Amino acid sequence: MILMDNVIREGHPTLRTRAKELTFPLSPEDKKLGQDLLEFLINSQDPVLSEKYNLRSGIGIAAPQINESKRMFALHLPDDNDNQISFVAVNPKIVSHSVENTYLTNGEGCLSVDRNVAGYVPRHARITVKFHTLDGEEKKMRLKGIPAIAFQHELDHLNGVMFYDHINESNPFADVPNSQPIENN
Ligand SMILES: O=C(O)C[C@@H](Cc1ccccc1)[C@H](O)SCc1ccccc1
Ligand code: NI
Repeated sequence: MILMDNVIREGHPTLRTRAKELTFPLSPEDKKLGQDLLEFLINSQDPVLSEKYNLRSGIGIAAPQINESKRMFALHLPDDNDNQISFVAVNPKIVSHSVENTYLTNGEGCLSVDRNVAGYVPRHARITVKFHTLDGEEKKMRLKGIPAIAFQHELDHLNGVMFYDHINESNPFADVPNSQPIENN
């Protein structure tokens, strides 16, 4: 199982590297990698297991965060209608996005960043995405709200981008044009 000791922190070069596309069929090792990423999120959101293994709660995690520079990440969170979003995305792409933006009013965090970095992180409000499942099946879906933000945060990790790269340096809380903010605690 993945533990916090397996999560690399900012300054590690893999976090600034473009991850490599995967080819299908996936090797048993890469299938297990995807399953381990999703298992980490489920464990991190479990009060007993997160306490027992000292896991920081996450709704997303990307393979580069455990030093596997491959285009794969997992998401595990409820959507705006409380339906569970839970999948491993391989070779994910944003195929289209809204003109409108969004951002979390309390900013973003990251399992690979052990400090608070304040400021609004502008994201597309709605995205249409494509990815392959671990079994090679192509999926296409539309996301909005926190799932859309999480997808963009994880896709950034596959491109060597950190959330704070998007924060306005001169004014971290500058108005985000054309945006509907999302309150987060
Ligand atoms: O480091 C990661 O990639 C996991 C991030 C993902 C994330 C950050 C900000 C906004 C959306 C996703 C976090 O650890 S997940 C923690 C979290 C939980 C609820 C809402 C926002 C962030
Ligand atoms: Ni992150």
